[in-house]
Amino acid sequence: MSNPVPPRKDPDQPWRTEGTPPDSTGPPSGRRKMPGGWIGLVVAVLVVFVIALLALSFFNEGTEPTISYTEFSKQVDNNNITKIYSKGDAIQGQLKTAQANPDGGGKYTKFKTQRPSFADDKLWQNLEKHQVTVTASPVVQQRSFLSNLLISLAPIVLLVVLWMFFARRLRTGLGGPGGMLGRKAPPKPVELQPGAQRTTFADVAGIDEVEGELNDIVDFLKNPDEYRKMGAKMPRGVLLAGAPGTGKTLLARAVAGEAGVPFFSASASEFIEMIVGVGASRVRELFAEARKVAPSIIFIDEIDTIGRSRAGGSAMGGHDEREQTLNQILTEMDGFSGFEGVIVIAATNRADILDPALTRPGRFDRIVNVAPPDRRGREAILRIHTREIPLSPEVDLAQVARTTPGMTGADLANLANEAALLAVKRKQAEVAPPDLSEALEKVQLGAERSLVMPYEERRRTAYHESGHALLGMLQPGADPVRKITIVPRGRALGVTLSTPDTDRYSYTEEYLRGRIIGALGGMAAEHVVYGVVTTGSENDLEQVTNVVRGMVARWGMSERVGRLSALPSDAQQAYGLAAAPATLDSIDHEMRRIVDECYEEACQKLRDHRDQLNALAEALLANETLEEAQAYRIAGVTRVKKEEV
Ligand SMILES: Nc1ncnc2c1ncn2[C@@H]1O[C@H](COP(=O)(O)OP(=O)(O)OP(=O)(O)O)[C@@H](O)[C@H]1O
Ligand SMILES: [Zn+2]
Repeated sequence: MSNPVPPRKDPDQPWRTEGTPPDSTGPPSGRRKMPGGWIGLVVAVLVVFVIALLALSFFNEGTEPTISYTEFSKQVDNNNITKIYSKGDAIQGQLKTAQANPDGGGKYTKFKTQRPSFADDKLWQNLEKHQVTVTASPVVQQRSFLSNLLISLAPIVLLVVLWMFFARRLRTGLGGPGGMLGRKAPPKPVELQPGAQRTTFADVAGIDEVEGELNDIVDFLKNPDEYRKMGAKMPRGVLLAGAPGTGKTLLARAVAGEAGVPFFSASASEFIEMIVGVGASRVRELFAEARKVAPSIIFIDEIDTIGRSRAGGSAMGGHDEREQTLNQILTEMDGFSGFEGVIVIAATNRADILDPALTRPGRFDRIVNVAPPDRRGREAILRIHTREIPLSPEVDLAQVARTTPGMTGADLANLANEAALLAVKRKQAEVAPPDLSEALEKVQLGAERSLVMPYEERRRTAYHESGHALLGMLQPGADPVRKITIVPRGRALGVTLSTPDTDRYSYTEEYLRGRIIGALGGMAAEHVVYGVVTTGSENDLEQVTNVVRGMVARWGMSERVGRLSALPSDAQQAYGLAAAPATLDSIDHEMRRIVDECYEEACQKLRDHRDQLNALAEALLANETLEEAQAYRIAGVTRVKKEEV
């Protein structure tokens, strides 16, 4: 489930700069697919249309004029009628000789008329007397009833078809089950983890403090009676907050596994179905199931999709549906007496935007932060995920842990798996260090792409990456450059990877400026060497913008904007806090000033060290990839290593 390390946006993450391929500047891909349902809709409309036309044609009784019944009787008496056709009291007929239409409009031979129901003339005898051919068909009313029915049904049919069509589209649009309306998703699976495959705390590493916090919940679930006797109430809900891949789902599973209780799992986004009421009823079902087998655990992933602060508004789902679902969860939790033994564990990576109603006492009143692991934690996680993988004796997991700051449990699990895949591909009996370093490369930089690039383009990429790398090396206190490559990877034409020697927890202003300078290094190199810039710096500029926005508007690093959290966070916005226009102007001004200064400095440094820049670019063109030591040697920069704590 884990994803390769996403492009780093957050300054807490390892730093990597990359060129962007030309295709990324085009219009956004991934357009919504045209649903095949449109064809169905068009067909349905056509069918209804044809039915209506047919029904109407039943009534279409030709273009002959309608004459009065008096006029008709007169023509019968005049012996001027050849034949008539009757349908109940409606009569169509033909004259022997044309007559002037008494109602005007020229002469007529064909006509129609209506026999009044109260007429008690001797029409039939009269017609017989004048030898008129009479044809009759069953009473008109029967037919007109049918056609009437069809016609009156048509709009209803049309509405039903439209309704079904839209309901279906909305469902599939949300990634819900694309079934017909009204079909409920199957109830959430009850996971009675069988003893052998139970997830326990032994499967979780690197987050011991979190395990500690969850321990008393395990204890409660194991012996609810003891707690009951003491009248002690347990927390009803625990909120696990942390970045994606830090092991929140794993932890919830492990709590259930340790306590040996059933585990119900649902993702909050599955509740939201656009059709108001469905989410709430699913929540009801889920809680009812869990109560039946209590003590048990309900795990709700991505709680922020329904638990966003109500004031903040949402991009997902109908507002009503979201709110109803959330209310239902809160109602169910309020309904707990505290002795029922159902504990709700929710997970989010946006704890900051949650509705305060969720975190009120008696609800998710215990918030546990799950942080990415430190060096020792990473080593322990690697051990867990290589339990089943034969490792060659040369593999040093401590060393791997040292080179992976910022990586989460999911990243590390992915790394171990990639290394094992490589070893299999190479028909080795064990995973060796080169497999691990190659897997790391793939996880950190993205998979290699086989693009054949023209020489000029490669040369430009070499200068771009060398610009990043050289400035990274020259900047005092910057994260060391680990690898430079001009092999296209993922979306990038080339990558320069920098990671810190040890875990970093906070950043100085100087360090952040260094980062901006390094990130602008690619563009600056193109500017200095070629005099023009390309589209290859899109991603770099994105990172620069993120860092500088933080400096100015979040971390109080600009005198002019001051020590304000000037750009409100989502949570602050929910309370109606927004920056004044004048503040926004200052923020904009300061962001530009800092970036301009950094760009100037980047260009100047590259001009001053042009020989080193050339040397790096040449080496990259020749070798495609440079490792840390090689790169520092070629650039002639001495690497100062930070001491491990
Ligand atoms: N602390 C850890 N110890 C061992 N393995 C871990 C740890 N953290 C993550 N993993 C591995 O990563 C996988 C994914 O983690 P998990 O799904 O629990 O993350 P998550 O925080 O729930 O992510 P998301 O927010 O994306 O749902 C786990 O199945 C496990 O293999
Ligand atoms: Zn770049």
